[in-house]
Amino acid sequence: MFRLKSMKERRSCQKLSLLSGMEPSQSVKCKIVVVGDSQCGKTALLHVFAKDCFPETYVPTVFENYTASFEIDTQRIELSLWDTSGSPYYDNVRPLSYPDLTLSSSVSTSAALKLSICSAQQSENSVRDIFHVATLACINKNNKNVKRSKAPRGNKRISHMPGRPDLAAVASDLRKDKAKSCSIM
Ligand SMILES: Nc1nc2c(ncn2[C@@H]2O[C@H](COP(=O)(O)OP(=O)(O)OP(=O)(O)O)[C@@H](O)[C@H]2O)c(=O)[nH]1
Repeated sequence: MFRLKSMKERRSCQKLSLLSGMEPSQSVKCKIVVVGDSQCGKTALLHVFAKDCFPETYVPTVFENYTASFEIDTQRIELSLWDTSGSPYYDNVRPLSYPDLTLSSSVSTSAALKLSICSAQQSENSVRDIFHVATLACINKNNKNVKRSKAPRGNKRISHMPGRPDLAAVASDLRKDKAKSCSIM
Protein backbone atom coordinates (compact mmCIF):
# COMPACT_ATOMS: atom_id res chain seq x y z
CA MET A 1 0.00 0.00 0.00
CA PHE A 2 1.26 3.50 -0.84
CA ARG A 3 2.30 5.40 2.25
CA LEU A 4 3.44 8.98 2.65
CA LYS A 5 6.85 9.26 4.26
CA SER A 6 6.98 10.83 7.68
CA MET A 7 9.09 13.98 8.18
CA LYS A 8 11.62 11.92 10.10
CA GLU A 9 11.91 9.34 7.35
CA ARG A 10 12.23 12.06 4.75
CA ARG A 11 14.96 13.81 6.71
CA SER A 12 17.05 10.70 7.26
CA CYS A 13 16.51 9.78 3.64
CA GLN A 14 17.71 13.20 2.51
CA LYS A 15 20.62 13.00 4.93
CA LEU A 16 22.06 9.82 3.43
CA SER A 17 21.34 10.99 -0.08
CA LEU A 18 23.25 14.15 0.56
CA LEU A 19 26.05 12.21 2.14
CA SER A 20 26.36 9.80 -0.68
CA GLY A 21 25.59 12.50 -3.24
CA MET A 22 22.87 10.40 -4.82
CA GLU A 23 19.10 10.27 -5.07
CA PRO A 24 17.50 7.69 -2.77
CA SER A 25 16.11 5.97 -5.85
CA GLN A 26 19.65 5.38 -7.05
CA SER A 27 21.73 2.73 -5.39
CA VAL A 28 25.12 3.37 -3.85
CA LYS A 29 27.71 0.87 -4.97
CA CYS A 30 30.49 -0.27 -2.63
CA LYS A 31 33.26 -2.73 -3.05
CA ILE A 32 34.50 -4.56 0.02
CA VAL A 33 37.61 -6.74 -0.09
CA VAL A 34 38.15 -9.15 2.80
CA VAL A 35 41.78 -10.01 3.53
CA GLY A 36 43.40 -11.93 6.37
CA ASP A 37 45.41 -14.94 7.39
CA SER A 38 44.63 -18.28 5.87
CA GLN A 39 41.74 -20.03 7.63
CA CYS A 40 40.93 -17.03 9.82
CA GLY A 41 37.32 -17.23 8.59
CA LYS A 42 37.03 -14.72 5.72
CA THR A 43 34.93 -17.01 3.55
CA ALA A 44 32.78 -18.01 6.52
CA LEU A 45 32.17 -14.33 7.31
CA LEU A 46 31.09 -13.65 3.74
CA HIS A 47 28.92 -16.76 3.56
CA VAL A 48 27.05 -15.85 6.74
CA PHE A 49 26.40 -12.35 5.42
CA ALA A 50 25.77 -12.95 1.72
CA LYS A 51 24.42 -16.47 1.67
CA ASP A 52 22.97 -16.97 5.14
CA CYS A 53 24.88 -20.18 5.61
CA PHE A 54 28.00 -21.26 7.45
CA PRO A 55 30.54 -23.33 5.51
CA GLU A 56 31.53 -26.24 7.74
CA THR A 57 34.16 -27.61 5.43
CA TYR A 58 37.26 -25.68 4.56
CA VAL A 59 37.85 -25.03 0.88
CA PRO A 60 40.90 -22.81 0.28
CA THR A 61 39.96 -19.64 -1.57
CA VAL A 62 41.85 -18.28 -4.55
CA PHE A 63 39.45 -15.46 -5.43
CA GLU A 64 35.69 -15.33 -5.03
CA ASN A 65 33.04 -12.66 -5.55
CA TYR A 66 29.67 -12.22 -3.88
CA THR A 67 26.98 -9.59 -4.16
CA ALA A 68 24.55 -8.37 -1.55
CA SER A 69 22.16 -5.46 -1.30
CA PHE A 70 20.33 -3.83 1.56
CA GLU A 71 18.98 -0.47 2.64
CA ILE A 72 20.23 2.03 5.17
CA ASP A 73 17.89 4.98 5.77
CA THR A 74 15.98 3.98 2.62
CA GLN A 75 19.16 4.33 0.59
CA ARG A 76 19.78 1.24 -1.47
CA ILE A 77 23.29 -0.13 -1.12
CA GLU A 78 24.76 -2.58 -3.61
CA LEU A 79 27.77 -4.40 -2.25
CA SER A 80 30.38 -6.16 -4.27
CA LEU A 81 32.16 -8.48 -1.86
CA TRP A 82 35.58 -9.85 -2.71
CA ASP A 83 37.04 -12.84 -0.94
CA THR A 84 40.81 -13.33 -1.15
CA SER A 85 43.21 -16.10 -0.26
CA GLY A 86 45.17 -15.83 2.96
CA SER A 87 47.89 -18.09 1.64
CA PRO A 88 51.33 -16.48 1.29
CA TYR A 89 51.43 -18.20 -2.09
CA TYR A 90 49.06 -15.47 -3.36
CA ASP A 91 50.81 -12.53 -1.70
CA ASN A 92 51.74 -11.04 -5.04
CA VAL A 93 48.36 -11.34 -6.72
CA ARG A 94 46.10 -10.46 -3.77
CA PRO A 95 46.73 -6.70 -4.08
CA LEU A 96 45.18 -6.86 -7.56
CA SER A 97 41.82 -7.06 -5.75
CA TYR A 98 42.27 -3.60 -4.31
CA PRO A 99 44.34 -1.59 -6.81
CA ASP A 100 42.67 1.70 -5.86
CA LEU A 101 42.90 1.25 -2.09
CA THR A 102 43.90 4.27 -0.07
CA LEU A 103 45.63 3.76 3.26
CA SER A 104 43.08 5.87 5.14
CA SER A 105 40.07 3.83 4.04
CA SER A 106 41.84 0.62 4.93
CA VAL A 107 42.86 1.80 8.37
CA SER A 108 39.50 3.27 9.36
CA THR A 109 37.57 0.21 8.27
CA SER A 110 39.96 -2.22 9.88
CA ALA A 111 39.66 -0.34 13.14
CA ALA A 112 35.88 -0.60 12.97
CA LEU A 113 36.11 -4.27 12.19
CA LYS A 114 38.38 -5.02 15.12
CA LEU A 115 35.68 -3.79 17.47
CA SER A 116 33.25 -6.34 16.13
CA ILE A 117 35.39 -9.30 15.16
CA CYS A 118 35.22 -11.12 18.50
CA SER A 119 31.49 -11.65 18.35
CA ALA A 120 31.36 -11.89 14.57
CA GLN A 121 32.08 -15.58 14.70
CA GLN A 122 29.03 -16.29 16.79
CA SER A 123 26.39 -13.77 15.87
CA GLU A 124 24.71 -13.15 12.56
CA ASN A 125 23.87 -9.61 13.70
CA SER A 126 27.51 -8.87 14.43
CA VAL A 127 28.43 -10.07 10.97
CA ARG A 128 25.78 -7.77 9.51
CA ASP A 129 27.11 -4.91 11.63
CA ILE A 130 30.62 -5.45 10.34
CA PHE A 131 29.48 -5.08 6.76
CA HIS A 132 27.25 -2.12 7.57
CA VAL A 133 30.15 -0.34 9.26
CA ALA A 134 32.44 -1.21 6.36
CA THR A 135 29.83 0.09 3.92
CA LEU A 136 29.53 3.38 5.79
CA ALA A 137 33.32 3.65 5.83
CA CYS A 138 33.22 3.07 2.08
CA ILE A 139 30.68 5.89 1.63
CA ASN A 140 32.64 7.96 4.09
CA LYS A 141 35.60 7.82 1.76
CA ASN A 142 33.76 10.33 -0.41
CA ASN A 143 32.18 12.25 2.40
CA LYS A 144 33.80 12.81 5.76
CA ASN A 145 30.59 13.61 7.65
CA VAL A 146 28.75 10.32 7.35
CA LYS A 147 27.62 8.81 10.65
CA ARG A 148 25.84 5.59 11.41
CA SER A 149 22.19 6.40 11.99
CA LYS A 150 20.03 5.00 14.75
CA ALA A 151 17.58 3.68 12.19
CA PRO A 152 16.63 0.01 12.44
CA ARG A 153 19.04 -2.42 10.85
CA GLY A 154 18.84 -2.51 7.08
CA ASN A 155 17.03 -5.41 5.50
CA LYS A 156 19.41 -7.41 3.41
CA ARG A 157 18.27 -8.83 0.13
CA ILE A 158 20.76 -11.15 -1.39
CA SER A 159 21.35 -12.54 -4.80
CA HIS A 160 21.54 -16.20 -3.77
CA MET A 161 19.58 -17.47 -0.79
CA PRO A 162 20.30 -21.14 -0.16
CA GLY A 163 18.70 -23.05 2.71
CA ARG A 164 19.48 -21.54 6.07
CA PRO A 165 21.21 -23.91 8.50
CA ASP A 166 20.68 -23.48 12.20
CA LEU A 167 23.41 -21.05 13.23
CA ALA A 168 22.81 -21.82 16.90
CA ALA A 169 23.68 -25.43 16.23
CA VAL A 170 26.81 -24.32 14.44
CA ALA A 171 27.71 -22.03 17.32
CA SER A 172 27.51 -24.90 19.80
CA ASP A 173 30.16 -26.64 17.78
CA LEU A 174 32.51 -23.69 17.71
CA ARG A 175 36.04 -24.49 18.58
CA LYS A 176 38.22 -21.94 20.34
CA ASP A 177 38.59 -18.81 18.27
CA LYS A 178 41.86 -18.55 16.53
CA ALA A 179 44.10 -15.59 17.21
CA LYS A 180 44.35 -14.64 13.58
CA SER A 181 43.57 -11.38 11.96
CA CYS A 182 41.00 -10.64 9.32
CA SER A 183 40.31 -7.26 7.76
CA ILE A 184 37.80 -5.70 5.44
CA MET A 185 39.33 -3.11 3.17
N1 LIG B 1 34.59 -22.72 14.90
C1 LIG B 1 34.66 -21.83 13.96
N2 LIG B 1 35.15 -22.20 12.80
C2 LIG B 1 35.24 -21.28 11.84
C3 LIG B 1 34.82 -19.94 12.03
N3 LIG B 1 35.01 -19.26 10.87
C4 LIG B 1 35.51 -20.14 10.02
N4 LIG B 1 35.66 -21.36 10.58
C5 LIG B 1 36.16 -22.58 9.98
O1 LIG B 1 37.53 -22.37 9.69
C6 LIG B 1 37.84 -22.95 8.44
C7 LIG B 1 38.42 -21.89 7.54
O2 LIG B 1 37.42 -20.90 7.30
P1 LIG B 1 37.41 -20.06 5.96
O3 LIG B 1 36.34 -19.05 6.09
O4 LIG B 1 37.35 -20.96 4.77
O5 LIG B 1 38.84 -19.38 6.04
P2 LIG B 1 39.49 -18.35 5.04
O6 LIG B 1 40.01 -17.21 5.85
O7 LIG B 1 38.56 -18.00 3.93
O8 LIG B 1 40.71 -19.22 4.51
P3 LIG B 1 41.57 -19.07 3.15
O9 LIG B 1 40.66 -19.40 2.01
O10 LIG B 1 42.68 -20.06 3.31
O11 LIG B 1 42.13 -17.67 3.09
C8 LIG B 1 36.56 -23.58 7.89
O12 LIG B 1 36.57 -24.96 8.17
C9 LIG B 1 35.46 -22.89 8.67
O13 LIG B 1 34.35 -23.76 8.87
C10 LIG B 1 34.29 -19.58 13.29
O14 LIG B 1 33.89 -18.47 13.53
N5 LIG B 1 34.24 -20.57 14.21
